[in-house]
Amino acid sequence: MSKYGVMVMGPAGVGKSTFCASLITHLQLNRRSAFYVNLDPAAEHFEHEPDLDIKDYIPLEDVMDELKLGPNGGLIYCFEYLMEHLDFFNPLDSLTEEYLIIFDMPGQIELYTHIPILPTLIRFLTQPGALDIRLCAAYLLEATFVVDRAKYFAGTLSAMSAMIMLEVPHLNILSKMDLVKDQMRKKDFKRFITPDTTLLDDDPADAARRRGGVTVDVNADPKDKDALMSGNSFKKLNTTVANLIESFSMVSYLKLDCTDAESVQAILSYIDDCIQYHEAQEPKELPEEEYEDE
Ligand SMILES: Nc1nc2c(ncn2[C@@H]2O[C@H](COP(=O)(O)OP(=O)(O)OP(=O)(O)O)[C@@H](O)[C@H]2O)c(=O)[nH]1
Ligand SMILES: [Mg+2]
Repeated sequence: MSKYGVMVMGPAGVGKSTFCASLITHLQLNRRSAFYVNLDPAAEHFEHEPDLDIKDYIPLEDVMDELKLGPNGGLIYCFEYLMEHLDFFNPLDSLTEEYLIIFDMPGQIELYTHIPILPTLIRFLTQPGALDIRLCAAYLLEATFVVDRAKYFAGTLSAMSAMIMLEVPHLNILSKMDLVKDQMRKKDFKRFITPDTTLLDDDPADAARRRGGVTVDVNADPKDKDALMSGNSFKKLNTTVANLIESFSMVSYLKLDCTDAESVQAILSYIDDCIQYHEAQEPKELPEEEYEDE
């Protein structure tokens, strides 16, 4: 029996856990079953209690205390430990195809870029004959990044890197759209849905840095961030990154505003399509009183 799931990923603070919570609320309102797996050993507050929690298995604080590791080293240790104790995922075994399994990931960027733990975990979760989860990745990036093109392209590069590394159906999502809605017209925002190099031509953050009066970076003090980030080398770097992203032509974004139920529903529809959730569902009978209502 197939299972269905979404892995919510992205850099720190982009709204992953908030999106998971909105998704669960939305599923519950629509009488769908969700199974919430927290894989962030540093997470503290939850709107919905996780059904399965890495913190109950290996608390980050204990790892940091006992092994004298910092938060990032501790997190990597927790994941390495998890990979050696995959029985943690046993409770997923009994889930039926009705459930949407939601994995809430930590925000440490190294997990998505160069450490091979996630590809191994995903192979385990999706392996036919074992858990066999039809999984898609939802990679979040904050919509406010578009104001600074360097941030926007760096974020897009991390999304692309995750896409290439994980090899599962992948949705890229600009989160916190409510924060840019008032500052940017819909028409202007359209340009950011598919990244291309022309976006570098009118970077307001670059203009602001230039207004600060620093334009040459050749002898810039490495500690002077403004000088480094307004110089020609920085421009060249951004142009190269933008060209690389454009040449791969893999990334385009969906928009998410967690404060708007329609927006959450739209993203859920994309997730359902990606994993072909509806194709496996048995038609459900409505309770009698609902027939009468209808
Ligand atoms: N305005 C706005 N704020 C949001 C939205 N989603 C999340 N936030 C806020 O962004 C902050 C971080 O949200 P989280 O959901 O904890 O982000 P996260 O990606 O899970 O963070 P880490 O797990 O620490 O990487 C919180 O203060 C949220 O209230 C959104 O759609 N709109
Ligand atoms: Mg979180």
